[in-house]
Amino acid sequence: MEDQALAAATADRIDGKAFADGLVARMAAEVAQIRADTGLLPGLAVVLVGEDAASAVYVNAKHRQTMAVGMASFVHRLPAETSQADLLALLDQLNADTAVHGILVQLPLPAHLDALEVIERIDPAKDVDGFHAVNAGRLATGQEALVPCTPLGCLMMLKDRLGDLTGLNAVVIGKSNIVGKPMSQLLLAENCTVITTHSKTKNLPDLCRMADILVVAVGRPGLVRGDWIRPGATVIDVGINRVEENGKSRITGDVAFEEAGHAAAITPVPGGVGPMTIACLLANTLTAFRRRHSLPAVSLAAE
Ligand SMILES: Nc1nc(=O)c2c([nH]1)NC[C@@H]1CN(c3ccc(C(=O)N[C@@H](CCC(=O)O)C(=O)O)cc3)C=[N+]21
Repeated sequence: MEDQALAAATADRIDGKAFADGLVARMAAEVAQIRADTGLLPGLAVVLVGEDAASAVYVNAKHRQTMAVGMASFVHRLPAETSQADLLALLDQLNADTAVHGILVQLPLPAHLDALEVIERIDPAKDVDGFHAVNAGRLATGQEALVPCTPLGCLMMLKDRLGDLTGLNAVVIGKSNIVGKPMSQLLLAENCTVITTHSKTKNLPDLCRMADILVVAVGRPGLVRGDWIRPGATVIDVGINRVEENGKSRITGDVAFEEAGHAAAITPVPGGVGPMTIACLLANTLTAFRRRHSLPAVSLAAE
């Protein structure tokens, strides 16, 4: 009986695509205003090493959207056999380039390259991925930072949906430097009670059932089942998994979406977190630009 009641319920769908489109429109207006007022142009440099097909698609999407908001886009495509020294030299050049306000090195890098050393070479003020240890440390200590794009987008959707997050129980599945750890830091800064979980966590379903906010960033299709989700919870699915079904390829998240009807709201995949990630990359580039030119901060929250 209870199962049937749960199955009959439907969760609100958090439309990340529409949210991202709104953000992009507000940023385009701000960029136009900046150009009119100062003659300056925020610029984003994206570095892609090698021929990975998925990475090429993402980099093209970033380039297109950067242009669409009226910012300058500098894409550097380097051969797979690029040396560490050559990549670091390019970063030094971009760090020094006053037309470049944001730098992103597309990950993963080819195996012969040292990604950590590469990330640490980026000027923290231009580190629009927020991966540099200086930005991670600033986030963790409550200082002005550049915040990783995916968790930033997740937080925007959560605050838009829930308002003040104070006192809510948040469970994050995943402890990567890119999503899980910064997500937990952001939720802690919003006064959530945060449980950060991972592949070695005991009783994961029980912990998830405590969550008012459940953020899933693992990369395993359908990992989170319906009975892991507390009725009324808000679920953010960060997973982007390509699965083959009946000879066709499709993208699916880490949450068994069709079992989550009793959640209050859930982000779909595709159309949830992914589009917000790219919008936040542009938002971080604008933030880096404003800080560089001592312009006041602008809230990007929807009106
Ligand atoms: N230095 C670095 N920074 C990144 O931010 C970064 C990276 N490396 N490497 C790869 C991942 C992946 N990533 C995505 C961005 C947008 C979508 C996105 O917009 N997805 C859409 C469409 C999905 C599709 O159809 O392919 C959606 O979820 O609706 C997905 C994935 C950024 N990444």
